[in-house]
Amino acid sequence: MSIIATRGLGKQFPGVLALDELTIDIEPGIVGLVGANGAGKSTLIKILLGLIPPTRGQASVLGLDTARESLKIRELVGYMPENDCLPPDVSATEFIVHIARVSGLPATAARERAADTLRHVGLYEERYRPIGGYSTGMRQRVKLAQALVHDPKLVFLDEPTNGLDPAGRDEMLALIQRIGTQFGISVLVTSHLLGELERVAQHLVIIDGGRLLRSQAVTAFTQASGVLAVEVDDEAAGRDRLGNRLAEAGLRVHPDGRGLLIDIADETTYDLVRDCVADLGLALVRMENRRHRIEEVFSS
Ligand SMILES: Nc1ncnc2c1ncn2[C@@H]1O[C@H](COP(=O)(O)OP(=O)(O)OP(=O)(O)O)[C@@H](O)[C@H]1O
Repeated sequence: MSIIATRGLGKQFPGVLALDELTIDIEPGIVGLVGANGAGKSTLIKILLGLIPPTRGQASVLGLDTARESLKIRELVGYMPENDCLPPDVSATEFIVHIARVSGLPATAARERAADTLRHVGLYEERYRPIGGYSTGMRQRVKLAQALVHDPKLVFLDEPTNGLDPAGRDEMLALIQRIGTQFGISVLVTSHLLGELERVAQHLVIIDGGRLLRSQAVTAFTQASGVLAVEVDDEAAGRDRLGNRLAEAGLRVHPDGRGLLIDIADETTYDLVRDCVADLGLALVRMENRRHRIEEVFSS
């Protein structure tokens, strides 16, 4: 069953068409929603939560219609908004317990659940200090915890890596992966960086100017671009001799650092490389299928 389905979804703000004829079907798992700033990602999430109505079309989340069943959707879905929306004067524990209570948990269960959730997102002793003194990374974790505390089936994470340094980004991406795999919660996560979600998402939806550019499995983005990375000993001289020989044999070859990148024409490419290496008396150091990064697929 699709966890998210939209049909001809459109959203017109005064002077801006934020979403245009968007039709997507998304299966359970970790899904990346990618688009430049202003592409319409937050608008889509707000429509899916029933926070704003679409101008055209329909949408459903977990089989529930966003126009008629938005309260039920919000019971089952967690939402980490893009903007900073945390109260500075209370501690993370107080805030998350409050959110758990608002979600309907009794006092004791809310306290236990809040402690567990804060531990899962990596907040420990600091959870007793007021949020106002937190770093950006800690604030993002509190926002994530409030999205998870009511044990949702699905979470919408809007730009969770925004403002984080490279190490913070990696930690947040690892956390998202754990939510999807270990906790079995489906995730829709947005980013304006095409390459960022490649590692954690199983499926990517790419939108541009409110329109759908692509919606497909991450593996499908790179499948058709088979490239063989080959390295032989004898450094540049060996590389160039092999490159020339393979080019004469009709393969497309590009030097790449100490090795070569060879476009895989068909199954015979592997044998041809092996035979040429042997004929030239070179030793093979590395031969592996290299998948193009998604950014490369798009730039080409
Ligand atoms: N309430 C609103 N009123 C008018 N225009 C809006 C409103 N909300 C969003 N927009 C416009 O709709 C377009 C899509 O905005 P949206 O916030 O969905 O983009 P986004 O992909 O989430 O980008 P960002 O990450 O920068 O928020 C933008 O041009 C934005 O200025």
